[in-house]
Amino acid sequence: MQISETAIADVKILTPARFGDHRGFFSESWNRTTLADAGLTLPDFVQDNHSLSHDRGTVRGLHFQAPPHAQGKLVRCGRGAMFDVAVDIRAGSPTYGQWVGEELSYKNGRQLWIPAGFLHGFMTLEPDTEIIYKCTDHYAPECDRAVAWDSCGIDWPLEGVTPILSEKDASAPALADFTTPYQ
Ligand SMILES: Cc1cn([C@H]2C[C@H](O)[C@@H](COP(=O)(O)OP(=O)(O)O[C@H]3O[C@H](C)C(=O)[C@H](O)[C@H]3O)O2)c(=O)[nH]c1=O
Repeated sequence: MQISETAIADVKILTPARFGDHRGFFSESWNRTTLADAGLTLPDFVQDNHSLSHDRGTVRGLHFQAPPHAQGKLVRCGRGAMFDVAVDIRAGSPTYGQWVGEELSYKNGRQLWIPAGFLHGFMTLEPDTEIIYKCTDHYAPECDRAVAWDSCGIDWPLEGVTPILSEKDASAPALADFTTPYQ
């Protein structure tokens, strides 16, 4: 298990080992003890999510759950490739409003650990991209929130792509018009 830093101290890149042979590969995509031995102890996970996005340029986000159901997320890509983004919205954080983005793909096997207190979103880089992620709290619709994907200065890899958004995401408020619930 390789753990790498990002520009935001609490957001980490995790790359589990892959054991390849003539059939393909095997990898332990999540092992609490391996991670702790590598120096990173995460909260307990209570829910796994999995979504498929058909088209390249699909943007899901930027989302978070407000307290008391804030979610930390451990994100990976099961098929295809995506540009995964976290934005710090923790009140008083020295990196408030800053973002980090990483390419997560089936090929690179990378995962992104995003603690509670961050916006999360991604843009798909290939058709039929599947995201799989572990959450530290259950889905709570009453706490589900969205911030406009293009309001945080994120350098999305658009390359001539018109983003595909849900209605919720297309009408989300800008970060500048938003008061963080993470006090
Ligand atoms: C998040 C969630 C959704 N749902 C239901 C609610 C809707 O009927 C349907 C689609 O939900 P939504 O449009 O919010 O799905 P995404 O746009 O992929 O939202 C997710 O996208 C970003 C990237 C995230 O990090 C969040 O986990 C989540 O907000 O699934 C559930 O039943 N359970 C859940 O945990």
